[in-house]
Amino acid sequence: VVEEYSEVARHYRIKETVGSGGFAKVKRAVHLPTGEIVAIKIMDKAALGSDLPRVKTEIEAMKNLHHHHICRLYQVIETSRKIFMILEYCSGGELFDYIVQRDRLSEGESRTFFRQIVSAVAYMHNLGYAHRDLKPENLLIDDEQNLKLIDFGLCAKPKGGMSDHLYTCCGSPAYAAPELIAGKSYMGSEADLWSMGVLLYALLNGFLPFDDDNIGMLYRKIKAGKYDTPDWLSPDSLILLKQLLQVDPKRRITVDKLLNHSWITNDIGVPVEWHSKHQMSVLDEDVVTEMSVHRKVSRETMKAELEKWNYDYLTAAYFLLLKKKTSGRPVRLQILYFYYQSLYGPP
Ligand SMILES: Cn1cc(Br)cc1C(=O)Nc1[nH]nc2c1CN(C(=O)N[C@H](CN1CCCC1)c1ccccc1)C21CC1
Repeated sequence: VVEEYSEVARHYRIKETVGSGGFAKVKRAVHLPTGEIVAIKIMDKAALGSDLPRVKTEIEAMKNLHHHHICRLYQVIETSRKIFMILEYCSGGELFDYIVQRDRLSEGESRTFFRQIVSAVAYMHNLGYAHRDLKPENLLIDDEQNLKLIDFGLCAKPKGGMSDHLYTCCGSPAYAAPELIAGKSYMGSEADLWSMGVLLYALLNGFLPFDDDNIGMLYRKIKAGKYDTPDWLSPDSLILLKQLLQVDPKRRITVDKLLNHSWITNDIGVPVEWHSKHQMSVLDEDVVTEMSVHRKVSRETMKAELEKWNYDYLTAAYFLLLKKKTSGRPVRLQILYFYYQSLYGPP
């Protein structure tokens, strides 16, 4: 087992499990060179079986998605038997649990969260990606109450761009669009907007618009597109829900129309900003300095190495040092002594 974890153990101190799903589990860990907390998604290749392509899909998508409301991928380690994805850690857990604990959210809090979801989805759609599994379980809360979108195993980047139709039926039934469960060809972006309608309904009400223990009944309810409208919903909320939960995908609102929708800008006044705050093309000078000094190579050599974006320990160190800098912590790599101390405990 040590062999399996050797590459990971060299740079990370693995802590407790924070989540376990079908073919994977997620553990909290410390990135030893920076001291930053990360999440490590561990998958057993044999157990993955036919699901292995989903993991490759997720990894390739996350390598291209750099956004403050999308969970960041730092490093990928593949051994003979396992795949380790080193990801951003969110200490607030899933939005799903947050809603359940509060019964339902106020319109103001729903708006704050929904704007962040719109920002992430607008960014994805403008890059040509559809998520296809939007639900509160796939939205994590970080230590600054920001939402981070996760689980890109089902996302699609149609070859012919966002106008291309998709066929594979996927995602969670309660959040699936009518055209998707009807088995017709559908547009990933349009299906995402439906799921966002179900998500907004769940935020505002604390329960789902379409629900039934019998899958056949559930599908009938989704295709009918009829849902309860509790009296705490404001007229503006009802208008937006109606525009999102449109059974006809061609009449459904698009994410670009959402950016400055009156419900979205209400009380806030400004449209949703979807562009990424992270500039990948320009390397941060302070981080390059710290890393080139620490590894005793020239800045040019370090820059050339970093610009390969191998998602190896250099990529992880770069992103985590940058995260330290943006969080106002010192841009320092642990010097070897402290490094081994954190590795083997105090002398
Ligand atoms: C639940 N929780 C409580 C605290 Br405190 C922190 C967390 C927590 O999960 N934090 C966290 N930070 N970063 C991550 C996580 C969880 N996490 C996840 O990727 N979590 C997903 C959750 N999916 C939602 C529907 C099915 C599974 C997961 C995927 C496969 C196996 C287990 C979990 C990442 C790695 C991106």
